[in-house]
Amino acid sequence: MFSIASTNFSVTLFAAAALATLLLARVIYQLFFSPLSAIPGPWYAAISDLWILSHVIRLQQCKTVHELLETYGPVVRIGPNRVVFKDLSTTKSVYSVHKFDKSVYYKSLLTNENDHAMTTLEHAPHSIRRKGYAPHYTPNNLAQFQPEIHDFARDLVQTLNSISGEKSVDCLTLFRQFMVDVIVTSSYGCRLGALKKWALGVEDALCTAISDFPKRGILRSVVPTWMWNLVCKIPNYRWRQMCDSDKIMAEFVSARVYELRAQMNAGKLHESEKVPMLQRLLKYRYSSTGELMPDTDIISEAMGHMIAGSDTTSTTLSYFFWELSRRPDMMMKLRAELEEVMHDSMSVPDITVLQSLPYLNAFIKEGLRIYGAAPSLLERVVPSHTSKAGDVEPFDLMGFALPAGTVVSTQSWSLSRDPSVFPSPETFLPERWLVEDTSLMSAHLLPFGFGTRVCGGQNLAQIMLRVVVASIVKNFDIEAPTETNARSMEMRDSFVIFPAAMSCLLTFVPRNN
Ligand code: HEM
Repeated sequence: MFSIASTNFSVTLFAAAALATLLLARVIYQLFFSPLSAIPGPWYAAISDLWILSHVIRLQQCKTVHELLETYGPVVRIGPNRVVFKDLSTTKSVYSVHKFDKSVYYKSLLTNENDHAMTTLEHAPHSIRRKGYAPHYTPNNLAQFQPEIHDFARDLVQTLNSISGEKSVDCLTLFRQFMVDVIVTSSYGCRLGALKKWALGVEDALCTAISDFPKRGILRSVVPTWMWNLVCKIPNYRWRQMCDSDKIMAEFVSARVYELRAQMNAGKLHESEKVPMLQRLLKYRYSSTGELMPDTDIISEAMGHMIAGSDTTSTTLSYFFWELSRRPDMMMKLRAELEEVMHDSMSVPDITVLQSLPYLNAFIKEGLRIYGAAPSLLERVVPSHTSKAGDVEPFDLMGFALPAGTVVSTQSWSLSRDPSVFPSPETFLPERWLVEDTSLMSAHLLPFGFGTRVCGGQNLAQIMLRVVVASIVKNFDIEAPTETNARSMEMRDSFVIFPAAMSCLLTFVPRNN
């Protein structure tokens, strides 16, 4: 009896010792023998991904990485296989010249269990996809949708007028509804009426699904499939709605695809200058196969754009107005400029006029510098490269040799807070953009990413930021209730940023009151 117990004890002890030796060997390898061991960074980050993961879970990755770059210099190892950098020419090299593929992180953003442009990791298939949707977002094409965009801006002002400054509204929700209306109209050629529903207190299932989708994505990526299928059965309405957010969006988009296809087949769609994105995709042929883009790809692509375009723009707008609620000086300067071009407060000038206003442009740039909605690490993977002599060569990243498979990235959060480029980087100062030569600052301002994977909808975002700022500033004074303060608005990040309180309550008081 005694000897069996003692044998069990010895086996356990041996297993524990073997495990400890293995772990120790791994730690020693990561610290001293890994090809990345020469790269500066905290030792605890080099031995395991758990440390950086803990900051991801705390929704503080951007700030943590920023502090590391400030402490250790422009290249830092943040995990056994992860390296971050802050350097413009390396940014060009990784994202534009060498066009590294994306890391698997992006797969957590799949829609309808399928790829869209943002989640297509490899360069070649991505480029085929991008060609399908890119013509939709050219400035000339977007200009066709200005009448609708101006209608929505009028709806926004009227909705806020009807509240008459009597209660505060959550800007994240307000601007999401607004952006979903804009994207649905320009992508599918129909009107959703999400903003009007919000004004009436009626929930819009599509908007709720768009807002739920990122939370679903995070959960889906950490929970194994069998457990996910189980937890989705929990009989709670709100929970089920979150679990089904992908399905709800897919059903909405599929219905539009089938409607439009039926109209096309019946010869009811006439050639016109204004073509919704979906109509383009339905006619698009993949250059690799010559085949029409399959419905599943069209559906996931269009879903991807709704997700990529709505919460990003609404978060940045919310932070803009929070900033304006504290800065009457900026409010006055914006108004003075708008008075010259916007004689009727319900009528937004043409985008070319808004784009010519120096202070408005400076405000938008400064706003994107501090409150760009996706300032996080944009992960790419070092490809394997063989020299002419047939040797496998590492990638030279600022003097460090990185083997194939290393995950490298930079973040616009840090580039746009470089004190040598932006003195007092945490100060919101539109005037910094009103100097003659802004080229160095502009090169460091990358809120939409860089290179071949740069934001596909950035032109639309730039239009919407100007249209909404002009409409609101012209018509309202903005006040922050006590619950909206520096603490509640502190930025958290999970690829995109959001306020710590998960809401941004502001009061819009009509100016004629
Ligand atoms: C302030 C608003 C916005 C910000 C800050 C923003 C930021 C970004 C960033 C940083 C990326 C690059 C991600 C990467 O390299 O991994 C991206 C990609 C993308 N964004 Fe935006 N975005 C905004 C608005 C929009 C809008 C309005 C749309 C369209 C309705 C849109 C559609 C897309 C698409 C389709 C991609 C994937 C591009 C591709 O890989 O081909 N975004 N966005």
